[in-house]
Amino acid sequence: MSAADCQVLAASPAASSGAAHVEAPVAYGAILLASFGGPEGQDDVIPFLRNVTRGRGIPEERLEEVAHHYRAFGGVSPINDQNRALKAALEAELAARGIDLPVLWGNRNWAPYLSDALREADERGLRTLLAIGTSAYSSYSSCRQYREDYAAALAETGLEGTVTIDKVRQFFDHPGFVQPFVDGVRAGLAEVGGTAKTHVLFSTHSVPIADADRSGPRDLDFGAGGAYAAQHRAVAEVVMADHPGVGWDLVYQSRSGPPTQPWLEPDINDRIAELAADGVTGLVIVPLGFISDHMEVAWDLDTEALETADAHGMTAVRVPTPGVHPAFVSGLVDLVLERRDGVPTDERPALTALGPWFDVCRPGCCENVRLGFKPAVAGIAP
Ligand SMILES: CC1=C(CCC(=O)O)c2cc3nc(cc4[nH]c(cc5[nH]c(cc1n2)c(C)c5CCC(=O)O)c(CCC(=O)O)c4C)C(CCC(=O)O)=C3C
Ligand SMILES: [Fe+2]
Repeated sequence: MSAADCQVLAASPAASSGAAHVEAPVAYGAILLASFGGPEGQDDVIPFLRNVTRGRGIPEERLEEVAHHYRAFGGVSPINDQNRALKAALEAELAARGIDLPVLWGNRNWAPYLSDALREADERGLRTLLAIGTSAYSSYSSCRQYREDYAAALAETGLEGTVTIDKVRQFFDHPGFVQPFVDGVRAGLAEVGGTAKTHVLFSTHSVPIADADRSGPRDLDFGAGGAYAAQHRAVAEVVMADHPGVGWDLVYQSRSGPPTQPWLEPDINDRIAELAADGVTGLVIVPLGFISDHMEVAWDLDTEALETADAHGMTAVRVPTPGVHPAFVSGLVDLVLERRDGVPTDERPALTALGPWFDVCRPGCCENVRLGFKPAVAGIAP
Protein backbone atom coordinates (compact mmCIF):
# COMPACT_ATOMS: atom_id res chain seq x y z
CA MET A 1 0.00 0.00 0.00
CA SER A 2 1.35 3.42 -0.89
CA ALA A 3 1.75 6.32 1.55
CA ALA A 4 -1.09 8.11 -0.23
CA ASP A 5 -3.40 5.13 0.39
CA CYS A 6 -2.49 5.21 4.06
CA GLN A 7 -3.53 8.84 4.31
CA VAL A 8 -6.87 8.11 2.69
CA LEU A 9 -7.35 5.17 5.02
CA ALA A 10 -6.74 7.31 8.08
CA ALA A 11 -9.09 10.06 6.93
CA SER A 12 -11.95 7.85 5.78
CA PRO A 13 -11.39 4.28 6.93
CA ALA A 14 -14.60 2.64 5.89
CA ALA A 15 -15.09 4.39 2.56
CA SER A 16 -11.59 3.50 1.39
CA SER A 17 -11.70 -0.17 2.34
CA GLY A 18 -14.09 -0.95 -0.51
CA ALA A 19 -16.04 -4.17 -0.71
CA ALA A 20 -14.27 -5.62 2.32
CA HIS A 21 -16.78 -4.12 4.70
CA VAL A 22 -19.95 -5.06 2.84
CA GLU A 23 -21.07 -8.69 2.96
CA ALA A 24 -23.03 -10.80 0.48
CA PRO A 25 -26.85 -10.95 0.76
CA VAL A 26 -28.26 -13.26 3.48
CA ALA A 27 -31.84 -14.55 3.78
CA TYR A 28 -32.35 -13.70 7.46
CA GLY A 29 -35.13 -15.44 9.37
CA ALA A 30 -35.56 -12.82 12.10
CA ILE A 31 -34.27 -9.62 13.67
CA LEU A 32 -32.72 -9.89 17.13
CA LEU A 33 -33.23 -6.65 19.06
CA ALA A 34 -30.35 -6.90 21.53
CA SER A 35 -30.12 -4.56 24.48
CA PHE A 36 -28.56 -4.00 27.87
CA GLY A 37 -31.54 -4.83 30.08
CA GLY A 38 -32.47 -3.17 33.34
CA PRO A 39 -34.28 -3.91 36.62
CA GLU A 40 -38.07 -3.75 36.82
CA GLY A 41 -38.50 -3.45 40.60
CA GLN A 42 -36.56 -2.92 43.85
CA ASP A 43 -35.83 -6.65 44.24
CA ASP A 44 -34.15 -6.75 40.83
CA VAL A 45 -31.66 -3.94 41.50
CA ILE A 46 -28.85 -5.80 43.27
CA PRO A 47 -29.03 -9.01 41.17
CA PHE A 48 -28.99 -6.83 38.02
CA LEU A 49 -25.95 -4.88 39.22
CA ARG A 50 -24.17 -8.16 40.04
CA ASN A 51 -24.86 -9.37 36.48
CA VAL A 52 -23.44 -6.19 34.98
CA THR A 53 -20.32 -5.92 37.13
CA ARG A 54 -19.21 -9.55 37.52
CA GLY A 55 -15.40 -9.63 37.18
CA ARG A 56 -15.22 -5.88 36.40
CA GLY A 57 -13.44 -4.52 39.50
CA ILE A 58 -16.10 -1.85 40.12
CA PRO A 59 -15.69 -0.47 43.68
CA GLU A 60 -18.46 -1.39 46.17
CA GLU A 61 -19.16 2.33 46.85
CA ARG A 62 -19.88 2.87 43.17
CA LEU A 63 -22.38 -0.01 43.20
CA GLU A 64 -24.17 1.47 46.21
CA GLU A 65 -24.24 4.84 44.48
CA VAL A 66 -25.72 3.34 41.30
CA ALA A 67 -28.22 1.23 43.30
CA HIS A 68 -29.39 4.52 44.86
CA HIS A 69 -30.11 5.93 41.36
CA TYR A 70 -32.33 2.93 40.58
CA ARG A 71 -33.95 3.02 44.04
CA ALA A 72 -34.99 6.65 43.47
CA PHE A 73 -37.03 5.43 40.48
CA GLY A 74 -38.74 2.56 42.32
CA GLY A 75 -36.05 0.13 41.16
CA VAL A 76 -37.32 0.44 37.59
CA SER A 77 -35.10 1.43 34.68
CA PRO A 78 -36.86 3.08 31.75
CA ILE A 79 -34.85 0.91 29.33
CA ASN A 80 -37.16 -2.13 29.16
CA ASP A 81 -40.29 -0.14 28.34
CA GLN A 82 -38.26 1.75 25.74
CA ASN A 83 -37.28 -1.55 24.14
CA ARG A 84 -40.86 -2.86 24.23
CA ALA A 85 -41.92 0.31 22.44
CA LEU A 86 -39.07 0.04 19.93
CA LYS A 87 -39.90 -3.60 19.20
CA ALA A 88 -43.56 -2.67 18.57
CA ALA A 89 -42.53 0.27 16.37
CA LEU A 90 -40.18 -1.92 14.32
CA GLU A 91 -42.92 -4.52 13.86
CA ALA A 92 -45.34 -1.83 12.69
CA GLU A 93 -42.77 -0.38 10.25
CA LEU A 94 -41.91 -3.83 8.85
CA ALA A 95 -45.61 -4.64 8.42
CA ALA A 96 -46.25 -1.29 6.72
CA ARG A 97 -43.47 -2.07 4.23
CA GLY A 98 -44.69 -5.64 3.70
CA ILE A 99 -41.50 -7.19 5.10
CA ASP A 100 -41.99 -10.56 6.76
CA LEU A 101 -39.30 -10.62 9.46
CA PRO A 102 -40.21 -11.37 13.09
CA VAL A 103 -38.49 -9.30 15.82
CA LEU A 104 -37.12 -11.15 18.85
CA TRP A 105 -35.92 -9.23 21.90
CA GLY A 106 -33.15 -10.30 24.27
CA ASN A 107 -30.90 -8.49 26.77
CA ARG A 108 -27.35 -8.95 27.92
CA ASN A 109 -27.93 -8.31 31.64
CA TRP A 110 -31.60 -8.89 32.51
CA ALA A 111 -34.68 -10.83 31.44
CA PRO A 112 -35.65 -11.45 28.74
CA TYR A 113 -32.08 -12.64 28.20
CA LEU A 114 -30.36 -13.18 24.86
CA SER A 115 -30.45 -16.92 25.62
CA ASP A 116 -34.27 -16.76 25.97
CA ALA A 117 -34.51 -15.11 22.55
CA LEU A 118 -32.22 -17.74 21.00
CA ARG A 119 -34.27 -20.63 22.41
CA GLU A 120 -37.40 -19.00 21.03
CA ALA A 121 -35.73 -18.54 17.63
CA ASP A 122 -34.73 -22.20 17.53
CA GLU A 123 -38.22 -23.38 18.55
CA ARG A 124 -39.74 -21.27 15.77
CA GLY A 125 -37.20 -22.52 13.23
CA LEU A 126 -35.65 -19.04 12.83
CA ARG A 127 -31.99 -19.92 12.63
CA THR A 128 -30.35 -17.01 10.79
CA LEU A 129 -30.61 -13.88 12.90
CA LEU A 130 -29.65 -10.28 12.23
CA ALA A 131 -28.93 -8.39 15.44
CA ILE A 132 -29.67 -4.73 16.04
CA GLY A 133 -27.75 -3.77 19.19
CA THR A 134 -29.18 -0.73 20.96
CA SER A 135 -25.87 1.06 20.77
CA ALA A 136 -24.66 3.15 17.85
CA TYR A 137 -20.88 3.52 18.34
CA SER A 138 -17.70 1.43 18.36
CA SER A 139 -16.09 0.49 21.69
CA TYR A 140 -15.74 -2.56 23.88
CA SER A 141 -18.91 -1.72 25.86
CA SER A 142 -20.97 -0.59 22.89
CA CYS A 143 -19.96 -3.14 20.26
CA ARG A 144 -17.61 -5.99 21.07
CA GLN A 145 -19.24 -6.86 24.40
CA TYR A 146 -22.53 -7.36 22.56
CA ARG A 147 -20.76 -9.70 20.10
CA GLU A 148 -19.15 -11.64 22.96
CA ASP A 149 -22.51 -11.99 24.68
CA TYR A 150 -24.10 -13.31 21.46
CA ALA A 151 -21.36 -15.96 21.37
CA ALA A 152 -21.85 -16.76 25.07
CA ALA A 153 -25.63 -17.09 24.61
CA LEU A 154 -25.13 -19.46 21.65
CA ALA A 155 -22.76 -21.57 23.79
CA GLU A 156 -25.11 -21.52 26.80
CA THR A 157 -28.09 -22.71 24.75
CA GLY A 158 -26.09 -25.29 22.79
CA LEU A 159 -27.19 -23.56 19.58
CA GLU A 160 -23.69 -22.86 18.24
CA GLY A 161 -23.61 -24.13 14.69
CA THR A 162 -27.44 -24.26 14.56
CA VAL A 163 -28.31 -20.59 14.97
CA THR A 164 -26.11 -17.86 13.43
CA ILE A 165 -26.05 -14.20 14.47
CA ASP A 166 -24.88 -11.36 12.23
CA LYS A 167 -25.26 -7.69 13.09
CA VAL A 168 -26.12 -4.45 11.31
CA ARG A 169 -23.27 -1.94 11.10
CA GLN A 170 -22.66 0.53 13.93
CA PHE A 171 -25.12 3.25 12.95
CA PHE A 172 -23.75 6.41 14.65
CA ASP A 173 -23.78 8.31 11.34
CA HIS A 174 -26.91 6.82 9.78
CA PRO A 175 -29.38 9.63 8.98
CA GLY A 176 -32.14 7.88 10.94
CA PHE A 177 -30.10 8.03 14.14
CA VAL A 178 -28.82 11.58 13.61
CA GLN A 179 -32.14 13.19 12.58
CA PRO A 180 -33.74 13.10 16.06
CA PHE A 181 -30.69 14.92 17.45
CA VAL A 182 -30.81 17.48 14.64
CA ASP A 183 -34.49 18.12 15.45
CA GLY A 184 -33.81 18.15 19.18
CA VAL A 185 -30.93 20.62 19.04
CA ARG A 186 -32.92 22.99 16.84
CA ALA A 187 -35.85 22.90 19.28
CA GLY A 188 -33.52 23.15 22.29
CA LEU A 189 -31.73 26.21 20.95
CA ALA A 190 -35.06 27.86 20.17
CA GLU A 191 -36.07 27.21 23.78
CA VAL A 192 -32.97 28.56 25.57
CA GLY A 193 -31.67 30.79 22.78
CA GLY A 194 -33.23 33.89 24.33
CA THR A 195 -30.54 33.87 27.01
CA ALA A 196 -27.35 35.89 26.63
CA LYS A 197 -24.87 33.16 25.75
CA THR A 198 -25.81 29.62 24.72
CA HIS A 199 -23.74 26.44 24.50
CA VAL A 200 -24.45 22.86 23.36
CA LEU A 201 -23.06 19.87 25.28
CA PHE A 202 -23.02 16.50 23.53
CA SER A 203 -22.88 13.88 26.26
CA THR A 204 -21.93 10.24 26.03
CA HIS A 205 -20.94 7.43 28.36
CA SER A 206 -17.38 7.67 29.59
CA VAL A 207 -15.28 4.52 29.16
CA PRO A 208 -11.74 3.65 30.31
CA ILE A 209 -9.21 5.43 28.08
CA ALA A 210 -7.54 2.05 27.48
CA ASP A 211 -10.82 0.80 25.94
CA ALA A 212 -11.46 3.99 23.97
CA ASP A 213 -8.00 3.88 22.42
CA ARG A 214 -8.66 0.33 21.17
CA SER A 215 -12.11 1.09 19.78
CA GLY A 216 -12.50 0.45 16.07
CA PRO A 217 -10.35 -1.85 13.92
CA ARG A 218 -6.87 -2.55 15.28
CA ASP A 219 -5.18 -1.48 12.04
CA LEU A 220 -6.75 1.99 11.84
CA ASP A 221 -5.69 5.02 13.86
CA PHE A 222 -8.38 7.46 15.01
CA GLY A 223 -6.26 9.53 17.40
CA ALA A 224 -6.85 10.03 21.13
CA GLY A 225 -10.05 8.32 22.29
CA GLY A 226 -10.03 5.99 19.27
CA ALA A 227 -13.00 5.43 16.97
CA TYR A 228 -15.38 5.93 19.94
CA ALA A 229 -14.46 9.60 20.48
CA ALA A 230 -13.93 10.24 16.74
CA GLN A 231 -17.43 8.97 15.85
CA HIS A 232 -19.11 11.12 18.51
CA ARG A 233 -17.17 14.22 17.44
CA ALA A 234 -18.02 13.62 13.80
CA VAL A 235 -21.76 13.27 14.53
CA ALA A 236 -21.75 16.37 16.74
CA GLU A 237 -20.12 18.32 13.88
CA VAL A 238 -22.92 17.23 11.54
CA VAL A 239 -25.58 18.39 14.03
CA MET A 240 -23.82 21.73 14.65
CA ALA A 241 -23.35 22.46 10.94
CA ASP A 242 -26.86 23.99 11.11
CA HIS A 243 -25.81 26.38 13.90
CA PRO A 244 -22.60 28.21 12.98
CA GLY A 245 -21.28 30.39 15.77
CA VAL A 246 -22.87 28.37 18.59
CA GLY A 247 -20.23 26.88 20.92
CA TRP A 248 -20.27 23.15 21.68
CA ASP A 249 -18.23 20.37 23.29
CA LEU A 250 -18.21 16.61 23.57
CA VAL A 251 -18.41 15.67 27.26
CA TYR A 252 -18.64 12.43 29.21
CA GLN A 253 -20.92 11.08 31.95
CA SER A 254 -21.53 8.07 34.19
CA ARG A 255 -17.90 7.29 34.93
CA SER A 256 -17.33 4.23 37.14
CA GLY A 257 -14.31 2.02 37.82
CA PRO A 258 -11.57 2.71 40.37
CA PRO A 259 -10.39 6.34 40.62
CA THR A 260 -6.86 5.23 39.66
CA GLN A 261 -8.09 4.14 36.22
CA PRO A 262 -8.19 6.96 33.64
CA TRP A 263 -11.57 7.38 31.89
CA LEU A 264 -12.57 9.78 29.12
CA GLU A 265 -13.05 13.38 30.29
CA PRO A 266 -14.23 16.10 30.81
CA ASP A 267 -17.13 15.08 33.01
CA ILE A 268 -20.31 16.93 32.02
CA ASN A 269 -20.74 18.51 35.48
CA ASP A 270 -17.18 19.87 35.53
CA ARG A 271 -17.65 21.33 32.09
CA ILE A 272 -20.95 22.98 33.09
CA ALA A 273 -19.16 24.71 36.01
CA GLU A 274 -16.43 25.98 33.64
CA LEU A 275 -18.99 27.25 31.14
CA ALA A 276 -20.84 29.09 33.90
CA ALA A 277 -17.57 30.79 34.85
CA ASP A 278 -17.19 31.78 31.18
CA GLY A 279 -20.58 33.51 31.26
CA VAL A 280 -22.69 30.85 29.52
CA THR A 281 -26.33 31.23 30.57
CA GLY A 282 -28.20 28.81 28.28
CA LEU A 283 -27.39 25.13 27.86
CA VAL A 284 -28.64 22.47 25.45
CA ILE A 285 -27.69 18.97 26.63
CA VAL A 286 -27.69 16.30 23.92
CA PRO A 287 -27.70 12.61 25.01
CA LEU A 288 -25.69 11.72 21.91
CA GLY A 289 -24.43 8.38 23.26
CA PHE A 290 -27.88 6.92 24.01
CA ILE A 291 -30.56 5.62 21.70
CA SER A 292 -33.27 5.74 24.36
CA ASP A 293 -34.03 6.86 27.92
CA HIS A 294 -31.81 4.77 30.16
CA MET A 295 -31.07 5.34 33.82
CA GLU A 296 -27.98 7.27 32.66
CA VAL A 297 -30.31 9.76 31.02
CA ALA A 298 -32.87 9.86 33.82
CA TRP A 299 -30.27 10.21 36.58
CA ASP A 300 -26.94 11.48 35.26
CA LEU A 301 -28.49 14.02 32.88
CA ASP A 302 -32.04 14.85 34.02
CA THR A 303 -31.23 14.74 37.72
CA GLU A 304 -27.54 15.55 38.17
CA ALA A 305 -26.50 17.62 35.16
CA LEU A 306 -29.69 19.71 35.14
CA GLU A 307 -29.21 20.36 38.88
CA THR A 308 -25.62 21.43 38.25
CA ALA A 309 -26.80 23.84 35.56
CA ASP A 310 -29.56 25.15 37.82
CA ALA A 311 -27.10 25.65 40.70
CA HIS A 312 -25.08 27.89 38.35
CA GLY A 313 -28.17 29.87 37.40
CA MET A 314 -28.27 28.53 33.86
CA THR A 315 -31.35 27.76 31.78
CA ALA A 316 -30.85 24.21 30.50
CA VAL A 317 -32.81 21.72 28.41
CA ARG A 318 -32.14 18.07 27.64
CA VAL A 319 -32.83 17.00 24.06
CA PRO A 320 -34.92 13.77 23.59
CA THR A 321 -33.22 10.46 22.80
CA PRO A 322 -34.08 8.86 19.40
CA GLY A 323 -36.49 6.43 21.15
CA VAL A 324 -39.25 5.67 18.62
CA HIS A 325 -38.74 8.77 16.44
CA PRO A 326 -40.12 7.74 13.01
CA ALA A 327 -36.80 8.55 11.28
CA PHE A 328 -34.94 6.30 13.70
CA VAL A 329 -37.36 3.39 13.40
CA SER A 330 -37.41 3.51 9.61
CA GLY A 331 -33.61 3.96 9.59
CA LEU A 332 -33.20 0.74 11.56
CA VAL A 333 -35.37 -1.09 9.02
CA ASP A 334 -33.23 0.42 6.23
CA LEU A 335 -30.12 -0.92 8.01
CA VAL A 336 -31.66 -4.39 8.12
CA LEU A 337 -32.51 -4.30 4.42
CA GLU A 338 -29.08 -3.01 3.28
CA ARG A 339 -27.44 -5.87 5.20
CA ARG A 340 -29.91 -8.50 4.00
CA ASP A 341 -29.55 -7.36 0.40
CA GLY A 342 -25.78 -6.72 0.45
CA VAL A 343 -26.20 -3.10 -0.72
CA PRO A 344 -22.83 -1.71 -1.93
CA THR A 345 -20.91 0.79 0.19
CA ASP A 346 -21.49 3.80 -2.04
CA GLU A 347 -25.27 3.30 -1.87
CA ARG A 348 -25.32 3.20 1.93
CA PRO A 349 -26.25 6.44 3.67
CA ALA A 350 -23.65 7.83 6.08
CA LEU A 351 -23.40 11.44 7.24
CA THR A 352 -19.73 11.44 8.29
CA ALA A 353 -16.49 10.61 6.49
CA LEU A 354 -15.96 7.75 8.98
CA GLY A 355 -18.81 5.67 7.59
CA PRO A 356 -20.59 3.66 6.45
CA TRP A 357 -19.16 1.37 9.12
CA PHE A 358 -18.26 -2.32 8.65
CA ASP A 359 -20.85 -5.12 8.47
CA VAL A 360 -18.36 -7.51 10.03
CA CYS A 361 -15.96 -6.26 12.69
CA ARG A 362 -12.32 -6.24 11.63
CA PRO A 363 -9.53 -8.08 13.41
CA GLY A 364 -8.89 -6.80 16.93
CA CYS A 365 -11.88 -4.45 16.73
CA CYS A 366 -12.74 -2.90 20.12
CA GLU A 367 -10.68 -5.47 21.99
CA ASN A 368 -10.33 -5.29 25.75
CA VAL A 369 -6.93 -6.07 27.17
CA ARG A 370 -8.15 -5.51 30.75
CA LEU A 371 -10.65 -8.33 30.60
CA GLY A 372 -8.82 -10.54 28.12
CA PHE A 373 -9.89 -12.36 24.99
CA LYS A 374 -13.37 -13.87 24.69
CA PRO A 375 -14.92 -15.47 21.61
CA ALA A 376 -17.24 -13.21 19.64
CA VAL A 377 -19.53 -13.61 16.61
CA ALA A 378 -19.91 -11.21 13.66
CA GLY A 379 -16.22 -10.38 13.42
CA ILE A 380 -13.05 -11.49 11.70
CA ALA A 381 -10.89 -13.36 14.24
CA PRO A 382 -8.69 -12.81 16.15
C1 LIG B 1 -20.32 2.77 26.51
C2 LIG B 1 -21.40 2.32 27.46
C3 LIG B 1 -22.75 2.31 27.22
C4 LIG B 1 -23.46 2.78 25.94
C5 LIG B 1 -23.66 1.64 25.02
C6 LIG B 1 -24.87 0.79 25.33
O1 LIG B 1 -25.96 1.33 25.44
O2 LIG B 1 -24.71 -0.44 25.49
C7 LIG B 1 -23.38 1.78 28.38
C8 LIG B 1 -24.75 1.59 28.52
C9 LIG B 1 -25.43 1.20 29.67
N1 LIG B 1 -24.88 0.95 30.90
C10 LIG B 1 -25.89 0.60 31.76
C11 LIG B 1 -25.72 0.27 33.11
C12 LIG B 1 -24.49 0.08 33.74
N2 LIG B 1 -23.26 0.21 33.17
C13 LIG B 1 -22.26 -0.07 34.12
C14 LIG B 1 -20.90 -0.05 33.92
C15 LIG B 1 -20.21 0.36 32.77
N3 LIG B 1 -20.78 0.88 31.61
C16 LIG B 1 -19.77 1.14 30.70
C17 LIG B 1 -19.96 1.67 29.42
C18 LIG B 1 -21.18 1.81 28.78
N4 LIG B 1 -22.42 1.50 29.30
C19 LIG B 1 -18.53 0.80 31.30
C20 LIG B 1 -17.20 0.90 30.64
C21 LIG B 1 -18.81 0.32 32.58
C22 LIG B 1 -17.83 -0.20 33.58
C23 LIG B 1 -17.88 -1.69 33.69
C24 LIG B 1 -17.38 -2.38 32.45
O3 LIG B 1 -16.19 -2.28 32.14
O4 LIG B 1 -18.20 -3.03 31.78
C25 LIG B 1 -22.93 -0.40 35.33
C26 LIG B 1 -22.26 -0.84 36.61
C27 LIG B 1 -22.32 0.26 37.61
C28 LIG B 1 -21.47 1.43 37.15
O5 LIG B 1 -20.27 1.26 37.14
O6 LIG B 1 -22.06 2.44 36.78
C29 LIG B 1 -24.33 -0.29 35.09
C30 LIG B 1 -25.44 -0.53 36.08
C31 LIG B 1 -27.13 0.61 31.04
C32 LIG B 1 -28.51 0.26 31.64
C33 LIG B 1 -29.09 1.52 32.16
C34 LIG B 1 -30.47 1.33 32.65
O7 LIG B 1 -30.72 0.43 33.48
O8 LIG B 1 -31.36 2.08 32.22
C35 LIG B 1 -26.86 0.97 29.76
C36 LIG B 1 -27.82 1.12 28.61
FE1 LIG C 1 -22.84 1.13 31.30
